[in-house]
Amino acid sequence: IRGPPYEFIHGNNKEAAQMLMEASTKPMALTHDIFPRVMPHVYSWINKYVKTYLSWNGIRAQLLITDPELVKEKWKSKEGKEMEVFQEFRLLTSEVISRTAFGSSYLEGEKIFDINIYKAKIPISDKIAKMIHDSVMKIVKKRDDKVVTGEADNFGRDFLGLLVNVYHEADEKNSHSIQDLVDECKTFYFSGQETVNSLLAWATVLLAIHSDWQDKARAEVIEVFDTQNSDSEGMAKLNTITMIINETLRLYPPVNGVIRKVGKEVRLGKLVLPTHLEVDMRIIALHHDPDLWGDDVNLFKPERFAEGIAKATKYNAAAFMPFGLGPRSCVGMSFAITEAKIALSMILQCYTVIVSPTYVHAPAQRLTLKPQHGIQLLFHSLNYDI
Ligand code: HEM
Repeated sequence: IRGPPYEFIHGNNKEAAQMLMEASTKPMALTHDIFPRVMPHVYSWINKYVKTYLSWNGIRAQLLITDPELVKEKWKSKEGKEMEVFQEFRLLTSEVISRTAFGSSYLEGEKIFDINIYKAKIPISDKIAKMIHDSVMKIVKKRDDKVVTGEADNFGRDFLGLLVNVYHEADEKNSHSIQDLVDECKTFYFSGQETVNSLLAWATVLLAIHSDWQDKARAEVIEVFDTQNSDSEGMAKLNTITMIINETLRLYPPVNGVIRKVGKEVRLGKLVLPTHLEVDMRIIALHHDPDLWGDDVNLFKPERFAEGIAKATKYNAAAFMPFGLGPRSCVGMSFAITEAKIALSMILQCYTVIVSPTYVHAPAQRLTLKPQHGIQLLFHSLNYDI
């Protein structure tokens, strides 16, 4: 908890978890300044859209199956050579979110948000802000033009199409500026790309280190899909992969914590928090608390999740919250998990993965949890003709 005079009050994680549960029931008192919902009334639709359409059809149809270039073909040329996977996954996740949410292709040069927000050091410079603004405007205009010329009868069925629609239909009560639209696009892009990038990179290095789990996961993928492309029915059967994803999210939560500002005095747990205080809830601290997880808290043990999250957390919802908690929790959760399952399945079908001797383990909090020196791995083809 921070606030004038910026003292830190240390409590234990159980208290923090309790406060967090309470905080999620008092959204009016706590405000969300990092990612304000600029166009709040679109969120119910986003929820539905992301959770259903995008989570399966969007990614599968638009990306991985139709475009083997992204992983299978592309990585073939790097076989046996050291590969820095954090950067590879950056390209993959940028492409996924660009195509599914914005109908554009990252790799084909429409790099709408092609800035590294970490390098750019928030707050971003005026020049970068203008670049983003101009790129979004360009694709919005393209969609407008198509409707005006009769080439299309709507602004598009993806996330951007929805926003453009809301922007045009807004009445006096719900009016939005083009800047609002750009801001929503930024939120969606960064929360959708950086996070999955982090999850995939940490999951892959953990599989490379723990070859027993890599073998188990591969056996499962081959049993479910053989060497074929994944499908929605099979996705639900990937129990080992799900356990591995959960354990990765526990040890290396891409989003380390959530921050709220106290908008109105509120009681949380034993504390009465005055207005303007900042509450910083460290997800990573909860995920690494031996009181919540046991003495082996720092070990990679996917079997913790063998019987689901509720059992693993002993029914304490705040002990495992990689996607946040309560009304502002992640709208892209199932999108992210589906994307990760597809990508990991494909990798396991094609390659064995081992850690390169040059890899230095150095996770660092840079907005999301990133490897400071990258993740260098070696991929050896399994020689299936996929
Ligand atoms: C492993 C991947 C992901 C992780 C760990 C993650 C984590 C989170 C967390 C912890 C929050 C809550 C932040 C808070 O309470 O302050 C959040 C919110 C959000 N996430 Fe994700 N996220 C992931 C993937 C995605 C994806 C793929 C998308 C979009 C396609 C997305 C879109 C959003 C949005 C729009 C919000 C804000 C929701 C709101 O304002 O109510 N996230 N995410």
